[in-house]
Amino acid sequence: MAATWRTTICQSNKAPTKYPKLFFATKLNRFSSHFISTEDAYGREDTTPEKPKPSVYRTRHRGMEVIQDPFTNRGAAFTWDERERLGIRGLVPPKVQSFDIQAERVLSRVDALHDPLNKYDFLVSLLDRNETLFYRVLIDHFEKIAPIIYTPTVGLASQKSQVIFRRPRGMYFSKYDRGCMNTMVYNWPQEQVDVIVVTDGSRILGLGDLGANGIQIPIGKLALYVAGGGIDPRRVLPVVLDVGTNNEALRKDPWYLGIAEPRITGDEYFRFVDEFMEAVYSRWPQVMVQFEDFANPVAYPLLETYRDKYLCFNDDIQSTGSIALASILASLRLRGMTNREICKERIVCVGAGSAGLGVCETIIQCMEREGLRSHQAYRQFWLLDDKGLLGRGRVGLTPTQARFVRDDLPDGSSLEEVVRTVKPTILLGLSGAGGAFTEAAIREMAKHVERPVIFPLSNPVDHAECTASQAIEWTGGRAIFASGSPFDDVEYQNKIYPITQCNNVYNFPGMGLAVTACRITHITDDMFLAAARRISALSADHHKQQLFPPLSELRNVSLQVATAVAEVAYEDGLATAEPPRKMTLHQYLLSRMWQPQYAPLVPF
Ligand SMILES: O=C([O-])CC(=O)C(=O)O
Ligand SMILES: [Mg+2]
Repeated sequence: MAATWRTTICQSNKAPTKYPKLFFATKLNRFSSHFISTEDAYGREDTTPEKPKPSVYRTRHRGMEVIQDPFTNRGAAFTWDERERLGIRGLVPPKVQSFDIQAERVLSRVDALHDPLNKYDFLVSLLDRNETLFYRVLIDHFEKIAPIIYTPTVGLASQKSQVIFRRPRGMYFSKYDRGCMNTMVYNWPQEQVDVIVVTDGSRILGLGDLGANGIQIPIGKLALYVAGGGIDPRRVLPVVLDVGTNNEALRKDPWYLGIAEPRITGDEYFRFVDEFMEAVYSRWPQVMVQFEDFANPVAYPLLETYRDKYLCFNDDIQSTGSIALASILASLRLRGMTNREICKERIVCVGAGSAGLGVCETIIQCMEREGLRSHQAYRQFWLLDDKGLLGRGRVGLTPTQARFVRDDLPDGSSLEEVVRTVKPTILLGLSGAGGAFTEAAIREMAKHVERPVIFPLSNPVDHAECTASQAIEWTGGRAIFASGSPFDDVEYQNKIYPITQCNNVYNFPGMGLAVTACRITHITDDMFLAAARRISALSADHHKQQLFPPLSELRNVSLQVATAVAEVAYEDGLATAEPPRKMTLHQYLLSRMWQPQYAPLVPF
């Protein structure tokens, strides 16, 4: 077929816009039967729930524009049809390379690079050139690629953002943009945005204040929304709110790309965020906003201010809480216990910032559902920050922290002292303080429980409270272990211990899928609880010795999470889209997942 009409064009020797009428009509007719034109300002397909999946991709671009747009570019894989009709004959190498070979080539380049930052740089530049190929490789080789574009390498990329900068991605709102945000949002080229991930850079992973460099985190998270949750890559927007930085080294760095001034605080800060939220929702009333890596003093107030007003959630508080709960529920199964027995766990948590509090509050919600009164549930927790146990007499606590204050041990007690007295069954690390789980503390814990549950959840790897091999070794191989960043499997006394990653990536992509596909209007704690229960059940079914399925199964896990979330949303009257009658919810969500495929690219 291709050969025949290639000849036709060669003979006609005309620019694509002047194709012979007959030919043009024939080609378009071939597509028009299953194509509904719902293009955005760029002539790109819109895929709202009620529309069939696009079987072609239409573009207004011609010639070099097609190659320069990462959504339409296919590198050496443009078919002859596309080369002729879009005016790119001669602009790409003559051989039509297959998608498979392209992916193989990308992977071999990644393997040939040794420095993680170089791998990151290579992959982000691929994302800038050819989104479809980038996502194909990410999805097919998730366990290899995710640690490069996500934790741990994204942490390094954030620290070095000013050094590796090539071209902007996402939007920056700085303190000098106050009063202009309502118009600025229209500078973003996409008509539709489904998901925004926003940070103010104040607590990037466990690395502290990285100011505007924090943009790398929303970029990484949104890549996982696409890869894991099947969110359309044209409809995601990474954002950094640059309100200054208190990181002096960055402020002094002449290459730093953000505002080199101290952060604005207090009312001034909250008014700034307010202007941003209003601007975003005035342009995209249905967008979901994920707050990411905001320092604790502002993370909770922002969530409380906006959770009922807008479609939003805080990833570090709510998704990390949900996935940590899922790990605990899965660990109960591994220990031969039921979900109800979560109420008996004695939980020591090192870290009392947004992630630590979010995790503990989520576990408390679950304990309440399983029958404990609120005050009884709080009694099962001992929280420590950099000053030790949160005990009576401690000053300067936020209202959420104050709920966890203990009076059975002195304020400031060390981890070892707490472990000796409390004999915890679960040890959580959300402190960002690498090595905070000392050998003495873990050995002490292992004296009192058969299967100590040890979850150092801080990111990136250097900031984990202990390593996988330490936990396995110090407990004589009895630990049930999961970490926030990936660790290699551990060999101990001739046995291999597979290591589970307990990261919120199991959670947020599925949330995004449910929200966008079912047009959910508000995100509730019950949705995160349902997600946790579903994830923990998956692990028991398929991977008896591991807490969760491997990350290579993320798309399926996300689909399960989305189904669990959507079920709650429909039950609670918070979902407004009606899936087609002939489909189950699961089938509908699956049908809504974007796939990295080269659908035929045709001109308008
Ligand atoms: O980004 C991650 O790997 C998980 C996360 O939200 C954090 O550590 O802040
Ligand atoms: Mg985070």
